[in-house]
Amino acid sequence: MSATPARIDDAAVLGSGVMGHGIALAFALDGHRVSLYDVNEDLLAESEGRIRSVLDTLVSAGEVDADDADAAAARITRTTSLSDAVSGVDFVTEAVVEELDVKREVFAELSAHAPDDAILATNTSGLSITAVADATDDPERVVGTHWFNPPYVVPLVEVVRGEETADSVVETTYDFFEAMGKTPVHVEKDIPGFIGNRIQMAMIYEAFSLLDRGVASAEAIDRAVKAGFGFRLPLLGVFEKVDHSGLDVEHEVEQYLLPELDRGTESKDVLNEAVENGDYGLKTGAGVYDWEGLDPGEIYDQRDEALLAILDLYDSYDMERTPRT
Ligand SMILES: NC(=O)c1ccc[n+]([C@@H]2O[C@H](COP(=O)([O-])OP(=O)(O)OC[C@H]3O[C@@H](n4cnc5c(N)ncnc54)[C@H](O)[C@@H]3O)[C@@H](O)[C@H]2O)c1
Repeated sequence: MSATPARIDDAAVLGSGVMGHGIALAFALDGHRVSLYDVNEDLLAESEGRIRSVLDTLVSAGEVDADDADAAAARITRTTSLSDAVSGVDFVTEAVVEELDVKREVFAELSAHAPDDAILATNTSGLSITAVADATDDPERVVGTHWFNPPYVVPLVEVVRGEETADSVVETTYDFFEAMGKTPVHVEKDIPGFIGNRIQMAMIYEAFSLLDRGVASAEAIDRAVKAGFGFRLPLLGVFEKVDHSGLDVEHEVEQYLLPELDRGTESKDVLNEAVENGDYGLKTGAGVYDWEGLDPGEIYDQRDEALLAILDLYDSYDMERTPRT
């Protein structure tokens, strides 16, 4: 494998959708020049307005001052040429659609055009990093970097080691995110869904199961999550929580509750039917809830404003106070 870059200056982001434009913004806010690439010229152009709107929210929340916001916007250039996008960059993040064949095609092209020492990261939600890396000539420099939406706010980035990823690539990537003020975590095994999406999926599936069985309304289920165990999650995570409540209690509850949980391997009717009807959620005006007539852009901005207030609390919280295992 070629050397890992000594430092990461310039970055490219492939795909300018929900995650791509947000990741590009996170890099630009950290002072990096970013070239943003998409095959769809209209979506690429639209990303400019979306980034401006996010920057306005960051400025009005006092997170970024107006000059820095303008400077960050100016660091992002846009192109529909992959070879132009990756020319001279140190770090590439792929955020195109979640289809293995498309990602492999993009990585095969990257292999031909990216500088030999550039780190090639995929923001897949849970596809195999190893399978994506195999499409390149140099799988050692491919790493998973799984961000959470909105990426310029949510601290976590999972740094996922593929079977052939070089140690230096994992370390440089982890250090890059840490220096950027994100909260990286190592995922040592390339398993579908990594950490975050496996745990989150267990929750989402059980919630759809409860909804499907008429146990409670969607509103009641969301209320129970937000006001109950979800309220504690940023503070305690999972294992601190069980240590607080007692492993004896956890063990007792598991004996009668585990057999009751929904272990299905197929999506629930309520989800299947919504998808068949084209009700994809906020972006189509209907999903589990009715969003008709509401402006998604405004709702995303309101969400970001509230998440930024949570971020301030999170940043003031000492993560290292947790006893070590
Ligand atoms: N949405 C989330 O909350 C989230 C969170 C974490 C990870 N992810 C992952 O991030 C990736 C992107 O997701 P998204 O939600 O931003 O999707 P999206 O549909 O909003 O954006 C995908 C973009 O990729 C572009 N694209 C498609 N094929 C391309 C190609 N061959 N070359 C260049 N661009 C191409 C599309 O034009 C579109 O702009 C996926 O792998 C997804 O699983 C999504």
